[in-house]
Amino acid sequence: MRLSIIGSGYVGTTIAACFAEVGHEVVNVDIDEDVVATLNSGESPIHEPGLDDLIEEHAGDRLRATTDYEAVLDTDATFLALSTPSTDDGHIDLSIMEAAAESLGATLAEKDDYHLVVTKSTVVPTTTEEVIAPVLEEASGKTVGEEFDVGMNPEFLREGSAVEDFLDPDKVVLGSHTDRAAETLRAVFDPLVEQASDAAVVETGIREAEMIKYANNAFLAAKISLVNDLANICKEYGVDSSEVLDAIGLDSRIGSEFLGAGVGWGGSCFPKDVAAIIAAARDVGYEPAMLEAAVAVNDRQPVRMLDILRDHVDPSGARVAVLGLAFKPGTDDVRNSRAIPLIDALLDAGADVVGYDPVATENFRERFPDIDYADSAAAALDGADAALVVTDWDEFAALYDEFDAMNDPIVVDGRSIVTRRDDIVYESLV
Ligand SMILES: NC(=O)c1ccc[n+]([C@@H]2O[C@H](COP(=O)([O-])OP(=O)(O)OC[C@H]3O[C@@H](n4cnc5c(N)ncnc54)[C@H](O)[C@@H]3O)[C@@H](O)[C@H]2O)c1
Ligand SMILES: O=c1ccn([C@@H]2O[C@H](COP(=O)(O)OP(=O)(O)O[C@H]3O[C@H](CO)[C@@H](O)[C@H](O)[C@H]3O)[C@@H](O)[C@H]2O)c(=O)[nH]1
Repeated sequence: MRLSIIGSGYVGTTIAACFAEVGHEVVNVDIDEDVVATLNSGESPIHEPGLDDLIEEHAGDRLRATTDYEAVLDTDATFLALSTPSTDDGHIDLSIMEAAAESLGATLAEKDDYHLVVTKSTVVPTTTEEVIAPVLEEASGKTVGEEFDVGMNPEFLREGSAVEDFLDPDKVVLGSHTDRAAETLRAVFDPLVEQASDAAVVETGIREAEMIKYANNAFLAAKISLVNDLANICKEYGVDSSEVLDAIGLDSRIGSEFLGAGVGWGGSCFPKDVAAIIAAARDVGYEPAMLEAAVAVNDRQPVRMLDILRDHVDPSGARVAVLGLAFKPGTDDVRNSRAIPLIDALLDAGADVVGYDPVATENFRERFPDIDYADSAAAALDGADAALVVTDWDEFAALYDEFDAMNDPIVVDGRSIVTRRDDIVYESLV
């Protein structure tokens, strides 16, 4: 099939390359000329394992990029993979989606045959039908359900394993309201599902598809917060939380994944999506107490980490190495990284901060241009008074002798990853 993907960020680029990999002809439309040029030169605009290889293989053949929406006219279906950030009060900000839908609608006015527009972005229930569809109708002069359809296909890939997650998903959720839209969506995903190891296909309504995405993310974020609550209790009682969590994970009703206790969840999705569904719930008069608690626990974890640091050293004037700036290992994405509240608090306390990350330094520098950055973990630790481990990059697990270059080593480990040494002050957050 011929597919157009509007937005070529973390999701748009990944799904475009993967759709090309399973045999579709794909065009990415993005307003960012640099992103388009990078893709057309056969390179990935983002750091994501396996993505470079796919783009190198398919660019110029089944995959191309453009800033021109007209490219949509030669395709059968369009996926909207645009950012849906938060407003200051946590509500979903749909302005980017609406602007793209308007450009798309204006282009679809020129299309003679049927088209399907699929929301791939994470949007609160009713957005596709009540916000996106009317914008498309107004701009195209066409009617949804007649000349074109809308659908919703939430994305569950994780950064750092995006290609693998997309090509081999647990489930594919297809939200639609007409037989024609359902058939088109099936035709898009059939080749992917056929090559995946065991992907369930869930066919559902549009607002159900929208809500499944929030329920998925809210559940996972709340699971981590519950784990952090329990691990904090363990720490207070001198109980080894990893043994407790490993044991509860053996109960198949609980499961062993997403039991990683520590400094909490960050990233481009969990914080904004939990905030958006809380705000959406309040809009209809419902107070989601569990989700509010999940956020409260998450906000407290970096504060607890600094309290532990203060038990050993006064941050004022101390040189503090922050190991890990990406929100999780395997990505250069720093959106809502736990390093951000930690470094803000360290700077407020008068600390001299040096950051290190294997791949995310340049992105982090845009947010914190004035702290020091080191080229390696060893260089960050050299002469530091304390170290905070924020991201669970594998290379931090291998650190050992490097701590000897610190002044009286104090290590506070937010991800319980560093090999514990008895001859230095080592504190795990949980
Ligand atoms: N990042 C993830 O891991 C992930 C996973 C699942 C779902 N999601 C959801 O997918 C959506 C996209 O997230 P992302 O992380 O890929 O966003 P992103 O910010 O990385 O990418 C968005 C892209 O859209 C482009 N863009 C902006 N306005 C445009 C316009 N009018 N026309 C064309 N292009 C335009 C930007 O230049 C950018 O390249 C969000 O709703 C997010 O919640 C993200
Ligand atoms: O046991 C765990 C697992 C994760 N995290 C943290 O949780 C955050 C999110 O991690 P992860 O879910 O692995 O990465 P994301 O790329 O943010 O993926 C989430 O958000 C995406 C965007 O919506 C969804 O598509 C994915 O299914 C969902 O896992 C990170 O800060 C992790 O450090 C923990 O603290 N403990």
